[in-house]
Amino acid sequence: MAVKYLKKAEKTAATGEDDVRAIVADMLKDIEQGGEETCIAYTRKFDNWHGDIVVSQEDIDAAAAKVPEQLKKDIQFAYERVRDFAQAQLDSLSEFETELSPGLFAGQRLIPMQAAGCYVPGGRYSHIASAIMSVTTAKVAGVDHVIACSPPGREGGIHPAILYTLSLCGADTILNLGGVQGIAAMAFGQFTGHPADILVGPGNQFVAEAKRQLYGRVGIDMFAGPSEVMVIADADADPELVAVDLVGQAEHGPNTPAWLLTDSEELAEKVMKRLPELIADLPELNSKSAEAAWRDYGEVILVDTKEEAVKVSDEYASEHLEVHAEDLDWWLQNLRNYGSLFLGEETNVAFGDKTSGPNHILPTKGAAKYTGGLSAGKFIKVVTYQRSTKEASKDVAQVTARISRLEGMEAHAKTGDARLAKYFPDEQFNLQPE
Ligand SMILES: NC(=O)C1=CN([C@@H]2O[C@H](COP(=O)(O)OP(=O)(O)OC[C@H]3O[C@@H](n4cnc5c(N)ncnc54)[C@H](O)[C@@H]3O)[C@@H](O)[C@H]2O)C=CC1
Ligand SMILES: O=C(O)[C@@H](O)CS(=O)(=O)O
Ligand SMILES: [Zn+2]
Repeated sequence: MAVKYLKKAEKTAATGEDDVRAIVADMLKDIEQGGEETCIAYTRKFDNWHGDIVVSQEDIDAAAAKVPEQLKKDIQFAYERVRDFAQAQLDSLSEFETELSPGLFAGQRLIPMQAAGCYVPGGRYSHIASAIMSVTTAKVAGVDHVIACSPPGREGGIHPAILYTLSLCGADTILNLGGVQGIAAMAFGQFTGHPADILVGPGNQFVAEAKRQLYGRVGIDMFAGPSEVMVIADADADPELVAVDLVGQAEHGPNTPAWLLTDSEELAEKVMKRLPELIADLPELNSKSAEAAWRDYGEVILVDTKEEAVKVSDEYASEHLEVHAEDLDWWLQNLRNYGSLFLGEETNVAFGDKTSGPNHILPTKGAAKYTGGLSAGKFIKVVTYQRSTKEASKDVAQVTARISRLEGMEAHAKTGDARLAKYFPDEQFNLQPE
């Protein structure tokens, strides 16, 4: 059957993209030309912050004193899991050297970047967990200098729990900066003297777009914009948990897509009935965000078979993908495009967002078709090297000379000729392509 939409979204992740691109381009140009003063002016404008940009050790100590003991233990719990998973991912990468033909050796090295800029969102909510996800992973990877920034303005600057977390996870410099100005400052080395080699971390549409526009001048982790979820649920799924998890995503902001994909119309109807009730029950800010998100971006998609579900899901390439269905191994084997997969109702996106270990900085807007989420590997350059004996260079030099000549690259060819003449002066070689 054709895929049937019981609810189709009015808006998509691309809605409003052109406006955001223009705003961000102007701001980046302005900040690069105007320097730190312009960056400060934007901080005043958007976050009403008039204090210091670089956070001092006294500020960090004062923040730590404000964080309750239970929260400190909880942050430690999450930190340890994220750190250990990042370390396991790092350990799965390896350096090697191989002998491609006798005497010709080639190898791979893993070299951490020198400076990373970690954006920690803080406009709507205080994203403690994002601080853990980026800074910890950069440090596990071995980055020398980790800069972190987050929007100031609450309780005199960055939220105390975020500051405490950034420090615990190993941030070397912390900046009271949010939005495009935070991203720009880290890319240009403002306030630190350490221009970032890579910018990582999630953020709203302005933050994600600023990273996208700077890509090439600096590395970026991926396009990690407004959060998304797809829940695949079969007839036996618990409609209450499906609805709770969809709302758990929708509260992120008014532009947060939440999609239900199911082969059961009965389950779909139950979830659609329950969702507005759950949304109405939230605190006002959260409720407003979730209501708009579900109204404008929410979708309910009906399919006949598991194979159809996989096809639709792979097309959406959702940042988060939950499966509440029988035969979880089948889904694990067959699903292809997602940032992170949550198998079974016993775990869910919020567990991954806050605590369980795999990184929550994940690709959005279809980027999961070509990349996974943040991992230690994103901070590491996989580089290669080679060396050769004189004897092994004999074949390589001849082939290089002939291929280069065919391509019309005479100077390349001569680098082969010169070595053959030096190492094998008594031998004749055919160095022409025909
Ligand atoms: N993809 C992922 O892995 C994750 C995504 N997220 C997403 O991060 C986002 C966080 O968003 P926010 O709460 O807004 O915090 P944010 O820190 O990303 O953005 C706040 C900043 O936006 C700037 N800003 C606000 N309005 C602006 C305007 N009109 N023009 C230019 N700049 C402006 C301000 O400078 C402010 O400091 C959410 O969309 C959430 O879904 C959060 C965690 C993980
Ligand atoms: O997209 C994400 O991973 C976010 O949902 C993470 S958090 O809930 O904002 O911590
Ligand atoms: Zn979340």
